[in-house]
Amino acid sequence: MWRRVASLSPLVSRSKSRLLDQVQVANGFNVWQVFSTQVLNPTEGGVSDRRRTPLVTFVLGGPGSGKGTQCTRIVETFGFTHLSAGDLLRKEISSNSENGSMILNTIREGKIVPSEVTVKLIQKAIEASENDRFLIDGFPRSEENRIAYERVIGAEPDIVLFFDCPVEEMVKRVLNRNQGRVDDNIDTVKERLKVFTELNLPVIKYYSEKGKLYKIDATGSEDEIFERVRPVFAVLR
Ligand SMILES: Nc1ncnc2c1ncn2[C@@H]1O[C@H](COP(=O)(O)OP(=O)(O)OP(=O)(O)O)[C@@H](O)[C@H]1O
Ligand SMILES: O=c1ccn([C@@H]2O[C@H](COP(=O)(O)O)[C@@H](O)[C@H]2O)c(=O)[nH]1
Ligand SMILES: [Mg+2]
Repeated sequence: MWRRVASLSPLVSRSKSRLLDQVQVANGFNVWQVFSTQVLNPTEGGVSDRRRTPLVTFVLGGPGSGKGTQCTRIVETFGFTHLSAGDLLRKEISSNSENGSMILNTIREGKIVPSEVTVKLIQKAIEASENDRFLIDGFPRSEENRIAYERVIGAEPDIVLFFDCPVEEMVKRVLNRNQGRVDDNIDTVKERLKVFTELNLPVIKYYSEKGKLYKIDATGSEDEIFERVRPVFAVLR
């Protein structure tokens, strides 16, 4: 059951489901507390409406499906902060962190970096930002990633975009990218596609069943694709 952009109901019921999400989280650090300006009024026993919690969109799709390209457009038009999980991991490699060589080897093999490493980087980036709208690009890549994020961050995403692109087009785009990435070669791309099918697709299915998924046809020009993305966010303005 894929949600097409014509139906925008998940956005309308966002704040209600967010409250439920928070109540249902039993343990783990809740990053939303960092942002919350919620004030309990003991005399009235209520919650003031000065509550401000981040709006999170997961941006999913196979290698080369155009996630990063479209995130740039969403940032320009709708003022989100773009957090690419892959970029956060590549930064760890170039800053010579203790996990650097493990991350480099994992990326080179097209496999998935352990959840605790990636979730910590995402959590740090959210906390360091003044913004309250985030695009988390290329994460979660597995059900294990998703569960770790929800445990640590203490909430589900509000929106999930899935860029749906034919395999031949994704391979063509990756091999033409020319940005010096260690994983932009045919062997690693084959492995990434396998990981996408086996581990990413179950996450996409999970959010589809929860009614949070917006499936975007990722073929055509960048402009054409952005016009398919625009209605998802236009109602937020
Ligand atoms: N609609 C499009 N038509 C043709 N090329 C595109 C289109 N969108 C993006 N590209 C190009 O395809 C390549 C891959 O795009 P992009 O980096 O946005 O994909 P991605 O989904 O973020 O990939 P990855 O998961 O590997 O990071 C880039 O060189 C980009 O310029
Ligand atoms: O959550 C994540 C995100 C990325 N990786 C690893 O990085 C590469 C490149 O990711 P891009 O999103 O394509 O930039 C990916 O193939 C994984 O090896 C990860 O492990 N976890
Ligand atoms: Mg990318």
